[in-house]
Amino acid sequence: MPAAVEVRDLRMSYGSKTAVDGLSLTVEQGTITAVLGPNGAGKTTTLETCEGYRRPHAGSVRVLGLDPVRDHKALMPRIGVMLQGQGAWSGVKALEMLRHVSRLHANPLPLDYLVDRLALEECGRTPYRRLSGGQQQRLGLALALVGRPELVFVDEPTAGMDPAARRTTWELLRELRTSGVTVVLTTHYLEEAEQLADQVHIIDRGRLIASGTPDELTRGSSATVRLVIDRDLTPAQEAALRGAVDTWATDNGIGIQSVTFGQRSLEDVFLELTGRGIQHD
Ligand SMILES: Nc1ncnc2c1ncn2[C@@H]1O[C@H](COP(=O)(O)OP(=O)(O)OP(=O)(O)O)[C@@H](O)[C@H]1O
Repeated sequence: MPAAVEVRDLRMSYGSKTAVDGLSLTVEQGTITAVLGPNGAGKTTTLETCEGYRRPHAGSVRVLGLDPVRDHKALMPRIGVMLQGQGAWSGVKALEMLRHVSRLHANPLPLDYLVDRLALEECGRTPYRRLSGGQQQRLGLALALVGRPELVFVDEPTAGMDPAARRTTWELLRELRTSGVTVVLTTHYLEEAEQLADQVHIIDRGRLIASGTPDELTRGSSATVRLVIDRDLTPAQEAALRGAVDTWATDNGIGIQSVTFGQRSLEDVFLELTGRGIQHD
């Protein structure tokens, strides 16, 4: 079984600005893979190259074993794409748009199913430009899924969604994985990656700086007590550390409000690797 996506030494630039700088990554079929990175890291450029909208300046991209530019016609019916800031004709009504796109596919999903799952009934007769950001996102996801793709690229799928819509979207993406669909998503919500992704690729300045499962990335040899130490503690060591901290605090007249022992979060790893926070919308 070929990888769903195989990016090798990809280089992309806009004039003199290098956006992707020798990036290599693999997405296995049937997984949810999250591509994380700060603003301007090159995520969208990479996705757009995988979708065949941009030709690699150097290196190669294979999607479902095909060349996204040369084999565009063969590939497009097999993939679903949810672009950032999707875009639709501003006067078109949500359901008209969905109906129109579904007619372009040989074997579309039943519209009732998508309308129901993504709560699109409420925006059915509203012109696209008047939909809220979250509603536009939900419509964008429906448009990406209506053709029963084998692989979907979703660029910041839940940006602007309220928490309920975000949960529904997560459920839907998990159901897709269960039915064998590969999902590649970018997100600025690290919790989203932690909740959903089988595999995470962190990119920065157009380069891959870490890959692994959320667990692999957050595990490691350190535990956090507001100070990071170089090994896991046994219960006895933990108790001894608590005791030592208590004694030190008492001796110095300092009250401790809480002490936390635990794993690093994906956010900790991200900050450590990139040196900066992810920007929330
Ligand atoms: N059309 C363009 N013309 C010129 N520069 C561009 C263009 N598109 C992107 N860039 C630049 O390329 C770099 C990578 O942009 P890209 O949109 O791929 O990053 P990103 O990781 O998706 O960012 P974000 O998280 O903000 O969406 C950035 O420095 C950006 O300013």
